[in-house]
Order: sequence, then structure tokens, then C-alpha cells
Amino acid sequence: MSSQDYDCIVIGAGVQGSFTAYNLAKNNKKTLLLEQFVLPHSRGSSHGQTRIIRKAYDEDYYTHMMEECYQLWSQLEKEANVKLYRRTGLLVMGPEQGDYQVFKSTLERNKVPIVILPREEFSQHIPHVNLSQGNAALVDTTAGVLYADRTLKTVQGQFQKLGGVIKDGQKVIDITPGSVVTVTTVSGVYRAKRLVITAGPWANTLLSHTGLQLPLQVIKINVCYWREKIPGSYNVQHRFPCFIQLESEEAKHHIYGLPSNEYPGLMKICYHTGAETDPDERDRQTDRGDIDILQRYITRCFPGLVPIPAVVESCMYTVTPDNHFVLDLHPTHSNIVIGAGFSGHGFKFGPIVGKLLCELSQGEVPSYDLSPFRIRRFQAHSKSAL
Ligand SMILES: Cc1cc2nc3c(=O)[nH]c(=O)nc-3n(C[C@H](O)[C@H](O)[C@H](O)COP(=O)(O)OP(=O)(O)OC[C@H]3O[C@@H](n4cnc5c(N)ncnc54)[C@H](O)[C@@H]3O)c2cc1C
Ligand SMILES: O=C(O)[C@@H]1CCCCN1
Repeated sequence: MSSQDYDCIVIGAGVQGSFTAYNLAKNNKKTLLLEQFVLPHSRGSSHGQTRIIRKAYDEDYYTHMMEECYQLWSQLEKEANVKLYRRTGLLVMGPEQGDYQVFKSTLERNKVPIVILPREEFSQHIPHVNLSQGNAALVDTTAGVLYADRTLKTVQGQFQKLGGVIKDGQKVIDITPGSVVTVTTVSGVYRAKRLVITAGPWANTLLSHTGLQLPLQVIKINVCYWREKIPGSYNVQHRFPCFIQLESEEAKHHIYGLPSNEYPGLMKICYHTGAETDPDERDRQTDRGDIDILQRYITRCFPGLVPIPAVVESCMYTVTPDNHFVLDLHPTHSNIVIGAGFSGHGFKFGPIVGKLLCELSQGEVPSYDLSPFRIRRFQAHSKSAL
């Protein structure tokens, strides 16, 4: 084995690649984590200060995975002596008869502690918010905020402490599959027995070197922050929760928000979709249709916010047709593992995705049933659509 050889190479140091590399190093695998940009960076999907963590989901399998995932987040906090999670609760609001009932049943079935907020008591619990006509509301009390940038710094730091190697500013430009995979970057050539591709919005660019393309759509999200009219009204210190407003007539996708925290006096509220973009041309995508929807919603439901965004940042989603992740082996090269298509909700799963991709790369039986995340679901889908 030459010094350039590794047990495993992971391409992409976003949240998923960083947790995967960390798990591999914990399992004593000689691991190289390659990143195209100089770290830390804000050009992918994992940057920014905060993300929501919650057990409130439509599907039982996500709620199940979150049970263990909360423990893994807490283990990492202890191991690195750093605070990554702050409990705030998650307010779920939605038309009484729609998806809201599915969320509620999943939470109840899985015995997640929730509080139902009857309309007449709503404003007493959640001041400064108007519950839309015909909407119901509950709080997933286990939910909260994850500190995103701090997470990446922590996981990458722990990986290095375990002997892992990070090479940033090294864009991968070629992959040659084989029993030993060769990975060529702008400044080096590396070999490994196994490869994990966690390249976020660039997944298909990298997969093209392996003869595979996935049905992924890259979407630019305008990350909007809105100013409090009275400072503190929606502040994390005043126990204001995260929220999700489920689809309604007015907005065909979720609207979600996090209490003011990172920028004093500004609350983050975004629309759960945006316009398609080339990940390398993100800044040329200037569609603001989502901001119009948010302005109307904020005027009506968050009267304590100025309905003009004070700060607009950007981030990208990589979306699959069914919004479920891709966690699988490459269909023709079994020593290549793929983690992709996190569809705008993957951050909270970082610790468990890292564990699963590590298991897959080592040929172990994964800890969870991965059938919802298999690549072959897309083939079945396109066949049945014919
Ligand atoms: C606005 C916004 C809000 C979100 N809110 C939430 C939330 O509240 N809760 C939640 O759980 N999730 C949330 N998400 C989703 C979550 O952030 C993503 O699912 C997650 O960050 C995806 O991580 P990733 O590692 O797959 O991708 P990325 O973070 O994009 O990482 C991929 C990495 O691969 C690198 N790379 C690509 N190509 C190459 C190459 N050729 N050579 C070397 N390196 C390469 C990239 O530079 C990048 O660093 C949100 C996402 C956005 C954008
Ligand atoms: O993953 C999450 O929890 C959030 C919720 C709403 C949509 C964006 N992502």
C-alpha cells in the first residue's frame, strides 16, 4: 500500500460526508475526505448556523431513525464537549384534514411527546402568530435547533483526531472504478478499496464518471430573515419554537421557520422549494417567487415581523422525485456507496446517515431497512410510468 492508498475515500465534506468519514475512522478505517472548496465554505447545502431537528414526520421510518439519531447527536456533544442542539419544540400547523393528521398519527403511534393546541388556547401558548382559518396546531416537544456550521467543524475535528485525513481545495475531476478505485483531483491521485460519494448538488456530476445518473433536481433556496417589529418577540431565549406550516391553498409547499437566534432581531422563515439551478451557477438564479409567497404569509400570520426580508442568503436542495434520500450501493460497482438526494431535510439525520453509509461501504447489514432509499425504486417508477 503506498502512502496515497486508503481503506476508503469519501468525496464531499458536507454534513453527510463528514459524518461518514467520522464513522469510518471510528471503525479504524484509514480514511480520506476530499472537498472541492477550502473549508469551511458556504457553496453547498450544509452551511449556515441553524437547522431544524424533529421527530414529526409523515413516515414511521424517519421517526424511528430519529430515536437513535438524537442519542448520536448527544454522544457527539459529550465526546467533543460542544453544544450542537437546543430544544425549542416544533409547532406544526396545517389544514385540519390534510397532512396534519398524518403527522399527528405518526407522532402518537410512536409515542413522541406532543401538545395539541386547541384554537381557543393557541395565542396563549404561541403569541404573535395567527393560526390560519381551518388549521389545527400541535407541538412536537422533542424538536429544536441544530447548530449547523458548528456541527461540521466538530465532526471534521473529531475525524481528524481519530487519524482521518481531510484534503480541501481538491475538486475531484475523475473516478476510475475497479476493485481498487482511483480518484483524481485537481492536484493529486488517490486510491482506495472503497469509495463513498456524498457530493450534495454535484452528485450527478461525479456519478457521470461511474456511468450512473440519478433523477435529482437541484433547487436554489432563498434563505430569508425577517425583522422583529418588537425585538425579542420571536426569540429563542423567550422560548419561541421552530415551526412548519404545512401545505395549504395559498402555499403549495411547506413554509418553515426558526426562532431569532443567529442574527439579533431576525427570524429565519423560508419556503420549502425554489427554482432549479446549476450548482456552479447558483448566484445567476434570481427567481424570487418564493419570497412573494412568504411576504403574503408573514403579513397574515406573523404580524410582529416586517414583511420585507432583511437578509437573503442562499442554499441548495438536491431533490428526488419522492423526496426520500438515496442511501445505496452503486448498481454496478459494489465498492462504491452513494448518499444523495437529501431533499431539503437531511441535516438532522447526519449521524445516522454517516453510520449507515459506513456500514454499506464495509459490506455490513445496515442497521435500518433501506428499501425506501434504494436506487432501484426510480427504475420501478419509470417503468410503471410507461
Ligand atoms: C435552506 C435550507 C434549509 C434546510 N433546513 C433543514 C432543516 O431544517 N433540517 C434538516 O434536517 N435539513 C435541512 N436542510 C437540508 C440539509 O441541510 C441537507 O440535506 C444537507 O446539508 C445535505 O448535505 P450533503 O452533505 O448531502 O450536501 P452538501 O452539504 O452540499 O455537501 C456536499 C459536498 O460535496 C462537495 N463536492 C461536490 N463535488 C465535489 C467534487 N467534485 N470534489 C470534491 N468535493 C465535491 C461540495 O463542495 C460539498 O461540500 C436544509 C437545506 C437548506 C438548503
Ligand atoms: O428538515 C426540516 O426539518 C425542515 C422542515 C421544513 C422543510 C425544510 N426542512
